Amino acid sequence: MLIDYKQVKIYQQEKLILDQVDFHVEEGEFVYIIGKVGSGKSSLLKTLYCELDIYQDEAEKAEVLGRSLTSIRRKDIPALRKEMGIIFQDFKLLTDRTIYKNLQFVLKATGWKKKDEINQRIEEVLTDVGLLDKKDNLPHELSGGEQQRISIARALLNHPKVIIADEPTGNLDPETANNIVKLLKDITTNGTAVVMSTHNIPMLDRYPGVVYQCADGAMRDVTSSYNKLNLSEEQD
Ligand SMILES: Nc1ncnc2c1ncn2[C@@H]1O[C@H](COP(=O)(O)OP(=O)(O)OP(=O)(O)O)[C@@H](O)[C@H]1O
Repeated sequence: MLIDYKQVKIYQQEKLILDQVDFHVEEGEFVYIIGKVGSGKSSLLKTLYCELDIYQDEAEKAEVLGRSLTSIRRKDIPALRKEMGIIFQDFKLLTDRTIYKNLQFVLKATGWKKKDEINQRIEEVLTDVGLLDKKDNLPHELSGGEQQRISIARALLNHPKVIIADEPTGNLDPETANNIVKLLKDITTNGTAVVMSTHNIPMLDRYPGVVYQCADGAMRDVTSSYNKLNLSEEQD
């Protein structure tokens, strides 16, 4: 199991945001986190990549990629993050350099040294997201949807076991959002899990997955309320 949360309490400052969180993600799963504004979706995602701590005695179990988040040491966090891809609503590309240099920056920062290997990996991920021809452009020369595809390419660089995406389609028009979710769903076919928060409910039927809902200070698996398309396809 890639993510294994059992009876976890998630706090922001002193305030309990989510109680008794049971959350499990297996290889290749496509997982949506839904819920109203302020219901705790981002807080949950932040705990996964250690931007928000889980206190020692506030979880029966909180493991990500085999590491316990209640006891992980600060110095071990970069290694954990290297095994994840993280995608944000506002892309977070470095605006002063080309797409190629954005990706090169991440590879160098994560220990890649050989120029030809760096070059090859950048070409692979840009091909995966269909934007190899944009490698010498600056981020502002790309559309919002293209910038989000680049941030997905960046997340793929180190062959992550899991991709965490916090409202990756929040700033995009419906058709572009659709293409981004399709791309993320396609990524799961090679075994990478994707966990994404979203307000885009129609997407849940179009690209079925596991669905967790944050509401009233708790998170529940509500998959059976969605995936209707999937079920009817199976019945045919
Ligand atoms: N840095 C912070 N310090 C204190 N409280 C915070 C902080 N960040 C978020 N909160 C509070 O935690 C609660 C959950 O916020 P969170 O951002 O996790 O919700 P969300 O479901 O992701 O919302 P949205 O849909 O707007 O992204 C909110 O009440 C929010 O005000």
